Amino acid sequence: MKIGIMGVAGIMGRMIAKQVHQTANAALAGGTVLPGSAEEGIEIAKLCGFDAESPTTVSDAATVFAAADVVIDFTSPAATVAHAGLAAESGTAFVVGTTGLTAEDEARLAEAAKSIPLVYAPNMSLGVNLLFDLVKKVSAALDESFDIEIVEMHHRRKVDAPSGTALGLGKAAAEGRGVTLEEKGVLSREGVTGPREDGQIGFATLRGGDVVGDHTVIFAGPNERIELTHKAASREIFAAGAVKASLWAAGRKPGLYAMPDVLGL
Ligand SMILES: NC(=O)C1=CN([C@@H]2O[C@H](COP(=O)(O)OP(=O)(O)OC[C@H]3O[C@@H](n4cnc5c(N)ncnc54)[C@H](OP(=O)(O)O)[C@@H]3O)[C@@H](O)[C@H]2O)C=CC1
Ligand SMILES: O=C(O)C1=N[C@H](C(=O)O)C[C@H](O)C1
Repeated sequence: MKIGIMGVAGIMGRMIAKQVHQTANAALAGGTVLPGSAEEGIEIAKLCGFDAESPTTVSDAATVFAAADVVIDFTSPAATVAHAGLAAESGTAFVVGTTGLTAEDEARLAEAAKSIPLVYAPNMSLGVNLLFDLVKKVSAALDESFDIEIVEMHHRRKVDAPSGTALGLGKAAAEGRGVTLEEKGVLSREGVTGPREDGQIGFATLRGGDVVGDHTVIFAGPNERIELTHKAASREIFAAGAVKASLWAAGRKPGLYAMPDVLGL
């Protein structure tokens, strides 16, 4: 399986390239960096710190799509949307881990997924995908006397908030209650907010240091509290999930898929 990587010089891009190298039946088809980047024209193995023959990085994404059976993208929302168009044009399976996409961006992915298999997941780890299901179940079992709050912490470089995973947990909690996050979500609070309204799903975002990714969903009720937590200890869980998703997606019929499809959850 020939796998291309958009944004191969990024933190996740490098880990994914290493993971592809370590995966049986997978080979690197190519990897992109931004035009004019200092990392352009460098051998991917050298860039990512492993020893193997590998293609050099390019800034022309179309050449990577042409060479790949499947392309993985952990870049930025604008780049991911543009790459989804290239994936559809070239008929290449596409795996998206980028977070911070707007509803309009997501509609563009759904459009591309009419002609290609496209896996879109804010978190590629097994643990978080199990957590989505647990949160939905707990939320369905409890009534509005339990206030739902979602707390996440990430490294100081992270550019979007709340995290894609936190928003996914919020959606799961809302689904469990038969409401939508658009109706009930409170993404941040400051000032004189007044008392908490029944049924809200609140979020709190922490940023600092090198935290890989911590998420807790709190169900705070009268005289008791349930807290469901996932802590990522290494980005390897995301890279492994992304490669698993790409092997699963290549050759599949067109459609918009999520990690539970890949993991059979
Ligand atoms: N779904 C999941 O499981 C996970 C998702 N993520 C998400 O993945 C994304 C990336 O995270 P991370 O690796 O930490 O961030 P980085 O900033 O380290 O990596 C992003 C890379 O993409 C590059 N890039 C941006 N636009 C383009 C483009 N058009 N062509 C080629 N390269 C491009 C950036 O280049 P430059 O630096 O030059 O701008 C950078 O090297 C984020 O949205 C993050 O939230 C992260 C971990 C897990
Ligand atoms: O930017 C990150 O690092 C991460 N982003 C994802 C998100 O926004 O949920 C997943 C993971 O928590 C790491």
